[in-house]
Amino acid sequence: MATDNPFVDPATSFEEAGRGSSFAIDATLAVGRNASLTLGTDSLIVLDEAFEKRDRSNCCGLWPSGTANTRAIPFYNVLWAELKDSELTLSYASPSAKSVVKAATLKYPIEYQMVELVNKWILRLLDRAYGQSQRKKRAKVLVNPHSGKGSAEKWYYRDVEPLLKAAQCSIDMTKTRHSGEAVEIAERLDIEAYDIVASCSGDGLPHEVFNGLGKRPDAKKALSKIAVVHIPCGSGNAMSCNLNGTDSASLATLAIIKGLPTPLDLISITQGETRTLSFLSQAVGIVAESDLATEHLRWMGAQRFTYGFLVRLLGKTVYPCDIAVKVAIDDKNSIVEHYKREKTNFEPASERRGYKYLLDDDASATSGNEDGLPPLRYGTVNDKLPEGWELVPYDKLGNFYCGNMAYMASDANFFSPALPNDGYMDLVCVNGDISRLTAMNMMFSLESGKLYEMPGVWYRKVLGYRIIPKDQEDGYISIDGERVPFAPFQAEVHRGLGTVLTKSGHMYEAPGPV
Ligand SMILES: Nc1ncnc2c1ncn2[C@@H]1O[C@H](COP(=O)(O)OP(=O)(O)OP(=O)(O)O)[C@@H](O)[C@H]1O
Repeated sequence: MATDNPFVDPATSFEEAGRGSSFAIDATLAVGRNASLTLGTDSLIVLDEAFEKRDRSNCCGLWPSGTANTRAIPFYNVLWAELKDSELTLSYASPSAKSVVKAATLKYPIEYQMVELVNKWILRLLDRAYGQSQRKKRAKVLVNPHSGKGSAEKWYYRDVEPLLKAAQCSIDMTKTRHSGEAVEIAERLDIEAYDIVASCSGDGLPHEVFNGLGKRPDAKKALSKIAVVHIPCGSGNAMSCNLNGTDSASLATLAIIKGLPTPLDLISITQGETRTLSFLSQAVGIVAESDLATEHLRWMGAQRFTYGFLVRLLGKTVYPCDIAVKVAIDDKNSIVEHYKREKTNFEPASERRGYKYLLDDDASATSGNEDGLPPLRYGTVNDKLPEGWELVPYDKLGNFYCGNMAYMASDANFFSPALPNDGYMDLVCVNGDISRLTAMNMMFSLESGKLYEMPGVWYRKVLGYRIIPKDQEDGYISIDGERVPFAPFQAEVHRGLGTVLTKSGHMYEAPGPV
């Protein structure tokens, strides 16, 4: 039956349920004299006369409620259900403000002759609530009390822990005491005891977790078994925007509770004698400097980056470098086609790791017996240039920015064609001597994710590169937002080496180029 009310589940209206198709009978549970619970298409529909008396206000209109005595709880928001001591408890994430959810419960007495029916109904509810997502995830939680403006701990107790508990997740929380501690924790982690490592922080802590897992003798297994997830509590929260589609701590927690394991490309960076992993970005030039050289402007909050960017833009600053790139796709139309194909590719996670079809120079494809990190296909920055690579002078370079995710901040969809596990990095190069108007237009295009298509933006999908800064005494290089020495480095990507949780199981949450 058609209904005008957007909050009434279209497939299973109450009247249909009442008319008694066998589906509706199975789907509807009468609980007590004045309440019923119906499994709809997308929602659990609760009809409870007590709602009318309890909360007439409907929580400022945030809760999708059909009428005063019904509530449609999207299955996505259902956290748990259990029958204990003749009482059915439903836990769910209830919206309490525009981008905040809080754990809430509904309780109904159940008569003993209903027990079997209710238990079956609970199984069906949890199937719909979780789908392919693992239930009762075992979480190692890291909280950086110094993240952002120093609120991570407060937000953890207020927004995160109650939801994880309501979803029956097991929690082992550690507050980090110093920089580098998350590396040590991940390196020593009992990977059989946990499913996820969740950082309540900015992007810095997940960077440390990937690197800790990467240092282990069983790095390959650890990186594929443990999902590294992010609960946004810092000043840079790009990871959560891409994977959870939000920079709200509570919404991110819900996304993680319901998240699907997704292989993530990771990038090996060699610089001097070190090899580190990058999961988010590498920047040389205006972006690195706007971020890292404006620490003293922290009081400006997120605006400090824009301010730093504009100052350098107006000065037409250039950052000369020699760069060699191993290109995979170099024209914008083909990049969009590549993205479109991936949108409709639902192959399982197991098919999204390693380079099945790239046999020419791919050592990582043949490294199946190696337990540690995959060998480097292109060697290190100290080796001679790989075959076919050519160092090209970029004397007018303004911005060298390589991304593995789309959003670099909640309002900056820099790399809209980026994909979690296509095995490529997205590389943006822009000259520093472009007109100020062109540069400003590029900046404005970030919000809509259209930067890649702007004239003057050189956008490529690449497998590796070497970059050697020149004619500059000192400067800024950023790896995942952290400063590293101003020295040559080389990068190569490993397809699906890491693991994260996403909502879709294969895409980022940013709107893509199409
Ligand atoms: N207790 C601590 N004291 C000082 N630094 C810490 C502590 N715990 C973690 N760190 C370090 O803080 C750095 C930044 O952390 P985080 O991931 O929270 O990013 P963030 O707050 O967004 O950072 P920023 O504000 O610098 O962008 C990490 O590199 C981490 O090593």
